[in-house]
Amino acid sequence: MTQLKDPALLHTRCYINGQWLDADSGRTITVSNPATGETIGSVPDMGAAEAERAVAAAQAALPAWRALTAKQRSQVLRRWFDLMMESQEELATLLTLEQGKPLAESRGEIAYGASYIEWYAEEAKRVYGDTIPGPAPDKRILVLKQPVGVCAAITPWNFPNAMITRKAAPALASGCTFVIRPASQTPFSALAIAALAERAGIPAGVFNVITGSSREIGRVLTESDTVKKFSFTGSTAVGRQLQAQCASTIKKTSMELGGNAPFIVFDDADLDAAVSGAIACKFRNAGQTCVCANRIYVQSGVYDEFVRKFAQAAGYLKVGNGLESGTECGPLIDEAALSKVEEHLADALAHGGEVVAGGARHPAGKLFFQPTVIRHAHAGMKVAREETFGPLAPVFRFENEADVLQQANATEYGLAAYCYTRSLGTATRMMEGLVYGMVGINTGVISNEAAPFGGVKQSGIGREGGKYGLDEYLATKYVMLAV
Ligand SMILES: O=CCCC(=O)O
Repeated sequence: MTQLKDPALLHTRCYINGQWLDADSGRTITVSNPATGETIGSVPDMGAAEAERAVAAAQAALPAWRALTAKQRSQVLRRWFDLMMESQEELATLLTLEQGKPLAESRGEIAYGASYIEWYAEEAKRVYGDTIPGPAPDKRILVLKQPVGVCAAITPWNFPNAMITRKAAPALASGCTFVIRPASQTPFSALAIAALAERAGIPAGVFNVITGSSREIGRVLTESDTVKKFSFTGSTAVGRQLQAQCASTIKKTSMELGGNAPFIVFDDADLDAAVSGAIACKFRNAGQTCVCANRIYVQSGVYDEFVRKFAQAAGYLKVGNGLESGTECGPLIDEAALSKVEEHLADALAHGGEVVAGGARHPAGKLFFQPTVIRHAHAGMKVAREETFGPLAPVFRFENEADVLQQANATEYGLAAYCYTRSLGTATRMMEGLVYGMVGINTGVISNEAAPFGGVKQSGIGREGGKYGLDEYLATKYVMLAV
């Protein structure tokens, strides 16, 4: 790990109750760089016992943290944000080493992740309740917003920083304490966030990071009666299982799950803007983003021109190790992710699809795949039904609004959708008709800390970001006051 200027940000132990700890068993998990296959280091392989202790630490820390004034919590969070931005370069390097995304994207993710801490540091001071006219002259109705208590989360490898901060920041801002189990592929970013939390003066037990067995730790975090709120970002299949486990204690949950985003281009769209929007939306993080375009629908009148320009732009993307300057597309996270891309590609070709860019593994390394574009995509292909989560872009043809709306909504997912058109009428009908939690009109980039991120249908429950994200960590109490 010679690349880090601040080696103290590289922690190989978990952070529980303000202490850096090994697993009881002494077992560890090896973490490797997906671009090179080289070992970066190892982290503790903890289980149920350590998870119970992390939850107990969060519970013990709760009364004092909750009792701080909103302004005091806000100041601590603001320090955490400042420290994160001061360490942006180191954190980005660490992120690229363990996750693979290009360094420029990692820098962007650190700023994006930190922006949630900044936003909620400010919002901590605006946890407003209500007063409501009472039903009688001597009655008043008060509505209080109080922290739900101990919160826990499981986060994915595709955004090792931002998926943690956008849960932890609103939790801590509202007066809750927090236990996070990051993905085993990308634990170092989480531990670095903990190191900065410690430096910022976040008290012991308020923010805890535990690495190890997803099954054992996940069971404790979802079934513990002490944990009052559980938040997960990951696949719909795993989210369904965790949601079922949370049912045993009727826990408050947020689930940010899979997507199958349609990206729609109408005949009247600014075609160059649509092409660059589609490139950004499809190929960022090598297509491994829950809001990445999965199905690109282009109207007949511009289909051929769009495909030509889009394929050309995809072909120009520089594939390679994310630490090398100019890299635009890094590796996939593991062999299973690569195999899924190959499976979807083979299925599309078997059903009449035609490769117009890429179409094979990339020589940069074992986990690299060429940015790939297929034309003549149709509803009978796996790419129409399943999230590929890789650099494969199928382009479908459509004739009119009703046709594309029907195709775009024909999925159990409902996370993000995109539409390019110059017509206000079309834009309005699409933003209202797309059954999705988030819609981008004439943009392929929608993520922002001030906005409510989340899905409908089997893409999830709850919202992260903005004022909506704070509510997820608050309990509403109503008081009938007789005076
Ligand atoms: O993959 C999930 C999160 C993506 C984002 O916040 O832009």
